[in-house]
Amino acid sequence: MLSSIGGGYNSSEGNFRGSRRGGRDGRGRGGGRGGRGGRGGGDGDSYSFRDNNNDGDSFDRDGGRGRGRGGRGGRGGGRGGRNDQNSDFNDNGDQEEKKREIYVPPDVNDEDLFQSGNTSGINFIKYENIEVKTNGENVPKPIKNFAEANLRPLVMDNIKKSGYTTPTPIQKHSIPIVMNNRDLMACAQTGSGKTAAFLLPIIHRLLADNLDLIVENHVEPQAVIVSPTRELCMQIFNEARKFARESILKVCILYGGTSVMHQKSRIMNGCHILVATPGRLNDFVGKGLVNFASTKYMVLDEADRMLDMGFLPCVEQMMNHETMIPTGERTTLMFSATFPEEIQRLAGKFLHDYIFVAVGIVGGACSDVEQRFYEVDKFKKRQKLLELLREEGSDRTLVFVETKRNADFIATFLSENDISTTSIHGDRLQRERETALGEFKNGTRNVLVATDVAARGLDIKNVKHVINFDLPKHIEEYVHRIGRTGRVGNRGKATSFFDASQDMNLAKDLLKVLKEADQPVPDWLEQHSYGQSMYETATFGGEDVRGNAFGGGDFGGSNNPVEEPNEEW
Ligand SMILES: Nc1ncnc2c1ncn2[C@@H]1O[C@H](COP(=O)(O)OP(=O)(O)OP(=O)(O)O)[C@@H](O)[C@H]1O
Repeated sequence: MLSSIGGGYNSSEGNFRGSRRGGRDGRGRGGGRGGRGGRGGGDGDSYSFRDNNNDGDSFDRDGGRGRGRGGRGGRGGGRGGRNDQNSDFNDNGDQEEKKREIYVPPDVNDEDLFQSGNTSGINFIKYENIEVKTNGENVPKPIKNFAEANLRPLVMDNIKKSGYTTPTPIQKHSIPIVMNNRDLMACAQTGSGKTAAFLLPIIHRLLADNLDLIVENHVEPQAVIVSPTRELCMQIFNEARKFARESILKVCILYGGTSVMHQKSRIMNGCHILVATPGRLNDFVGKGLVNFASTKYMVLDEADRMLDMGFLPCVEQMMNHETMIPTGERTTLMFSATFPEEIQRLAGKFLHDYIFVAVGIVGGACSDVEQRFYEVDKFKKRQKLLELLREEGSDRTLVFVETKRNADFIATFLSENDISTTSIHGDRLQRERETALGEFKNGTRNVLVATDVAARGLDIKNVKHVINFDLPKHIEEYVHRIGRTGRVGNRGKATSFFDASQDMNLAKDLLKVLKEADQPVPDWLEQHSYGQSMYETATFGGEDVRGNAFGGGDFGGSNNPVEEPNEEW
């Protein structure tokens, strides 16, 4: 049985059994060794934990959470890896974990750096019409084109080599703000170029300021960029390498699931720009290998995620570190497509006299994505998924599920039905995660089944279709998930299965997102949302929580508000 399933669901390293064997660490080998309370059966629908998206996916501390959970012998059976209660919040002490982390990820060749990512699509030009709101004191004037930014020639060359001709709205506003060393809270749609919006001016400033690089028995990076998932870190790391190419700047990465020794030897060669997940970063800081005494630029990418309950302690530990340069003397930048108001309030304590920039509707979905909903009972979802993939094709499709286990089940199910599939989630080894992502990116696998570990930030070329097999619990994650398609002016498609027994709490927020993006709203969804009282809905979106006391401006490309009937943007 196993081999027949495994046969259809092989990763390039052999097969999918690595993940079947158990948790991320492969414990529970042999399958079903009565793990965590002996949960089992069915497709794991009940096996849900909110933190599924930051489980160790992101950082070492949480890395423990997934351990021992995933082992299972075969479809539908009882399963469980080792029940290791203590491992749930295991910071550093787990020797087994340390021993296991021998994975050394391959480097991306310098020339290949310029091949990754999406090229701009037909609706790129519509960025011009989007309304931009800024708020704060003395907001620097936005640039109209890259030439106006006065970036160093080397940076300009790398921009050209990347195929960028015109800055996106968030780049037009952020580049001068960062070049003026102002703090920034920036909110712009998925796939609208936020990464370059902070990387370009930081790289420019580091080159212009040419500060001494401190490498003693520790390193002092001059810019630190923190993001919630390992794969996103790798992407930002490679983007930073790309824009800093042929400069003296050394760009380094620290993230969990990989060899500490390897990362240590890399950073000890010197590090101007450090891209990291917060757990591994704190690990290095705790060991005295990294400190923040020279860190002029602190960036939180996916900032609302970094500041929510899961990550906040880690971020606070970093921000409150004795070597951290105080606010007002460093430049702190926060970027996301979603910025709930309560998180904005919290963010304020890490910022000084900051500028708020909102491109379009804060927390809004990218309107280049066609959004479709089906009301599907949970027991009929698999069949519906299969139908959909058979009717509409499965090429370059990303399927989101709620739980790690269900990711395995659905991937196996699709493979058995001759749809070439792989999966990514926090119970897979880091090597497996990167292989899965690589195979999806290069087209070896048509479908990638993922938990929320792949919801944010990942810029995968030409994703055609995002399917929410399970809807997320929070509207922000919905916005990020569907934003894996329809990037930089390309069109995309998202289909979601709404199960009234599970998803009612999301109905009102979904309605709002659909209306704001000019998408059709099914009658049944509207009716479900009536039953949901206001207080149950998230306070996503909104405006700068400080109000409009600064006389900041609106810099719309036109005077139109963002409603553009029948237009994709
Ligand atoms: N000015 C530009 N011209 C053309 N392409 C661009 C430009 N800026 C960025 N891109 C490309 O757009 C894609 C999306 O950019 P990026 O990943 O930075 O988006 P994002 O806003 O951070 O999205 P998300 O919210 O999903 O993290 C990338 O492939 C990037 O290379």
